[in-house]
Amino acid sequence: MNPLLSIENISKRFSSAGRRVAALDNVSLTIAAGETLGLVGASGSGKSTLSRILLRLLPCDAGAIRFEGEDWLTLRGAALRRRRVRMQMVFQDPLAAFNPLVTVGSVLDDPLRIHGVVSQNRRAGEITMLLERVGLPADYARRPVRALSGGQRQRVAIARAIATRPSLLVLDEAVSALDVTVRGRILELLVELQKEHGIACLFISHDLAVVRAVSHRIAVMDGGRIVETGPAVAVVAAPQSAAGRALVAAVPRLVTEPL
Ligand SMILES: Nc1ncnc2c1ncn2[C@@H]1O[C@H](COP(=O)(O)OP(=O)(O)OP(=O)(O)O)[C@@H](O)[C@H]1O
Repeated sequence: MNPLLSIENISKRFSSAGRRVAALDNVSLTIAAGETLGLVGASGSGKSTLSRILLRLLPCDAGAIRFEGEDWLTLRGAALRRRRVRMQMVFQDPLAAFNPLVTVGSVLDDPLRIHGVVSQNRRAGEITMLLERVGLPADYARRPVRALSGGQRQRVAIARAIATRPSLLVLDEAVSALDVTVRGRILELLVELQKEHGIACLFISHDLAVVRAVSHRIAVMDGGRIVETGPAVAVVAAPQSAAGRALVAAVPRLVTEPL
């Protein structure tokens, strides 16, 4: 069976202060329908460049991407807008950029209306259902975004991302700004959504402990390359690359041996 997403030999260079930086060097990876792939790597390894290329926010120099059977990087205009709803993103605190007076209801209503997900008379009911799915009471629809905590804002961001019924969520440092307990609850929510709705995820983080909690497979990036890919358990238990070993060593031990 063809993968949902296949990234093939993507390369990207930047010129900065007279120097050429190879941000991505022949990066290839695949994600199956319903699978969570964790993409982990130190700062500057190229993770965000890859997610920006995938989301069509940045052009690449070479390579191809196939998504849901289509040549993703050649889609333009109306065809791209139509297909884009199937790949949604959640960044670190995306709602921080919204006007703080905007209500949760209107944040969720926008994608439903713009993409005609449900008919007008069913939109209020759909908003209630989206809130319920991310563990928020229906009356949150009337609250201004400003009145929410960081964790609640990220729940609304996830609800907004799943409103268009995507087959792939790209989460780039989506829980990095949250405190540990809230982060754990959001990770649980993502795993639940994934199990219930079969949404595939590309879960990007510099934190291997976070990636391990949600991923089926993990890909390790270093210096713009994928240096290791494997089942999450195997990569964490016995990393094969130097970058993988460094990331494992950086995870605080939960259980320490008594002296
Ligand atoms: N717009 C740009 N202009 C010049 N260089 C850039 C630009 N964007 C990224 N880079 C460089 O490309 C490399 C990869 O950066 P990228 O942001 O993709 O890494 P990252 O793994 O996401 O890091 P972080 O976790 O810190 O966000 C780095 O060397 C970075 O300095």
